[in-house]
Amino acid sequence: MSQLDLRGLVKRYGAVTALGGADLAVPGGTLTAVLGPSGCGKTTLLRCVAGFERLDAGEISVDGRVVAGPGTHTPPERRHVVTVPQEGALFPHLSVRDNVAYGLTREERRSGRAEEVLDLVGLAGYGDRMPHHLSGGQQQRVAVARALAPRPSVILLDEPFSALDAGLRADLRRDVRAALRADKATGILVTHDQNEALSVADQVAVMRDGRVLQSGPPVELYREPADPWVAAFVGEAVFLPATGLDLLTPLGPVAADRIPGGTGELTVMVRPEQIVLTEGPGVSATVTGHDFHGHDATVALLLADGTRVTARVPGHAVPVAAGSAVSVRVEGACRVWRGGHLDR
Ligand SMILES: Nc1ncnc2c1ncn2[C@@H]1O[C@H](COP(=O)(O)OP(=O)(O)OP(=O)(O)O)[C@@H](O)[C@H]1O
Repeated sequence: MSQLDLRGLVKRYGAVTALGGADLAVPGGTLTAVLGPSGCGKTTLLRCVAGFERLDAGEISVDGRVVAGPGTHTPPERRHVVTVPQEGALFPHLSVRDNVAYGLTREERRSGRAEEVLDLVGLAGYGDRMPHHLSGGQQQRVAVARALAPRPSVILLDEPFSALDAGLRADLRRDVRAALRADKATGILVTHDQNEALSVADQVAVMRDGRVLQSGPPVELYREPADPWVAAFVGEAVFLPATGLDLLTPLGPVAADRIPGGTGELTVMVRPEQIVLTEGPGVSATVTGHDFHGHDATVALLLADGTRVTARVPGHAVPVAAGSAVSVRVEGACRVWRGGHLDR
């Protein structure tokens, strides 16, 4: 049984259907990142789990207990679910320790739980400080410590790193992930950031139009997206037509773990990093430009048949002068669907 089970959640605001039958299961002690375009229902999903919104249909169970469903709506304070908002929302007049200990029983306070969770988020020794003496990143750490302190059944993180700059964000998400893991907490993280979702979560759920299209471990989602839309949403994707059992594409024959049955055109999805510039045998291509990103670079290629594709190569492999003739081939297994790629 999962720690959090969402079944067929429907939530409407007048004529707008914010959730149109969303399903998701979050196993205990794991973090699920919910990813999706603006307006797909991520915040509504969190608000329904927290109990701030009433469902129109569906059922939510926390720890095996139905907290929302037909005839049931457990109020937020009785769900054992806490939310960490985008910006910490700490009490400004309370010290860091008192902020963290706010919801704890006298016994829990005496047991040193506040110090324990401050230590987990990397703020040991900060208990006596006031919130306005902390940086934005430190305030978010306090907010996470405060959420962990009462050992809730589920922690909801609503874009908790979005107000921070990139470097700080990477450090904080790694530390928050470690803190949740050390405390065996169960969480949902809403994010717009594909890299964040793939790097931090045990499971990624991709939402679109109020439904969860696919959920699974990050590697599975990236390598085996359910459909071309998910493929393009969780990373960059090159779609190519393919023919025959050897999956002949404009980039040459490619490998696949599975070719769907049936008839009709085949579409292959290749990740740009699978397209390798080689001195060995391959398909002839002309470099038309590149974008250098430091650790890697994207190289725009024009193939002999007029197809344009983008390869991702290590940063040390560029510059490759525009106009250069190169050979390319595809490495690793590709994803294949039935249907023409141009109608995607
Ligand atoms: N209180 C409300 N009243 C009316 N419509 C709402 C309300 N809250 C959300 N919506 C609508 O429901 C849909 C889903 O909104 P939601 O905020 O859950 O999306 P989101 O995925 O969190 O978006 P974002 O990534 O932009 O925060 C949107 O069309 C939104 O306009």
